[in-house]
Amino acid sequence: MTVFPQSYDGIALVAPVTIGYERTSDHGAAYFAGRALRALLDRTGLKKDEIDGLALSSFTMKPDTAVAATAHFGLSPRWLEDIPMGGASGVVAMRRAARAVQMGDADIVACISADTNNKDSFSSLVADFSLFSRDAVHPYGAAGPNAVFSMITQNYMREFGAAREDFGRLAVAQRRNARDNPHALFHDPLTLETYMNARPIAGPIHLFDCVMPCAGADAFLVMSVDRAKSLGLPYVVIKGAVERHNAYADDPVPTRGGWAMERERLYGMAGLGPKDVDFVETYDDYPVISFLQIEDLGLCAKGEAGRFFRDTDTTIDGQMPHNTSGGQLSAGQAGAAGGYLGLVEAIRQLTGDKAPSAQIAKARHGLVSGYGMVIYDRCLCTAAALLARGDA
Ligand SMILES: CC(=O)CC(=O)SCCNC(=O)CCNC(=O)[C@H](O)C(C)(C)COP(=O)(O)OP(=O)(O)OC[C@H]1O[C@@H](n2cnc3c(N)ncnc32)[C@H](O)[C@@H]1OP(=O)(O)O
Repeated sequence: MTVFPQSYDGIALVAPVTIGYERTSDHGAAYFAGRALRALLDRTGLKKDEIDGLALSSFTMKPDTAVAATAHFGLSPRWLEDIPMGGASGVVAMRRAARAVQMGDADIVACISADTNNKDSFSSLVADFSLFSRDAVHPYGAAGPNAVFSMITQNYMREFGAAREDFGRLAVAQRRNARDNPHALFHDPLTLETYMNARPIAGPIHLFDCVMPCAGADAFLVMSVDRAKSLGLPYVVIKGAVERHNAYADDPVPTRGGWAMERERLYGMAGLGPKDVDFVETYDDYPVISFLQIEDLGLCAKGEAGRFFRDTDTTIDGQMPHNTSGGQLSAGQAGAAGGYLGLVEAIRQLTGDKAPSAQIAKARHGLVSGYGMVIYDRCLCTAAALLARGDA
């Protein structure tokens, strides 16, 4: 049997922060990132010069990166990362920040994701996802994620016999979860009938299969467990965390991602299995990608996610709560912050931080996964983490 070292001992995640999502904003991304930093300081009582590490993810702060953010915010970090990985950004930032703290490269790392959304930002974001897509794919009309995910969804339905209703059950359950999240942009209940009758967007994808771009920020801090205790902060520990990029590059259309490649390492590192997971937060820009994560991370067999959502109550009070904030499909997609939503929500659930979402009764272990960047038909960045309550 392969033995994986327990790699993230002594590391704490604290202070989950969300800067309320807005459909559109005239403010730039730096405004949202700055508010997130301020909220981290206010929550913890830390001073700005105690933050000596920064990981930043933003699509819409460009041409500025994390480097410029240090000047905007008057930070002078010893450790700095710009993580341009969309939906994988949260777990990747957490993983790398944890390593930096373990190695003594930083004591306290602020992990921040922020984006704005105005009339130009989303179209320029899609145009700039990759030069390859812009030059070789967009001229043929398959421009942007809606077209890419139409193909992935269609292929999944053909391969595994899934129906639109299967995806609908995920969207309906998540909307129920959004009810108690004041930051969510959609609160009205969604019925399967409304889901099925929504306007078509691309192929099998209809309106409620798509995220809605918005502005906002999410953030958290990484520090040592000792420091979290001395500050009196409730914290979460990392039992395992993995990332994998450009996995299964020879698959003609993805039906699996890097989670499948890294699953054994993730659970082996944690000394836990899928049965130990109390709730799961997947990256849900479209339901099909959550299906892949649920399968690849071992919560059900390949091709069985439709049945999983049929047979399992995934609402916050159910057997396996999934995307307990409503996920991006109901909360909104704050650009790169969409890649932090599930992670920040998991920290909230495991620290017993009741605001803003409802609380899962007695959650000890949470599984969080991320996926980011659509280039042609490829899910390029994948990541996952197993987290536990500080006292679990
Ligand atoms: C980043 C990574 O790493 C990987 C990824 O996540 S890739 C995904 C990146 N994100 C996307 O591609 C965004 C996908 N979404 C879209 O393209 C658009 O939301 C859409 C095409 C589905 C709809 O856009 P649109 O037709 O221009 O709608 P719009 O004019 O904005 O709004 C009209 C109505 O539809 C609603 N609406 C818009 N998008 C919606 C959505 N996704 N879900 C539900 N309702 C939506 C609006 O609230 C509005 O309702 P009201 O009239 O009641 O106010």
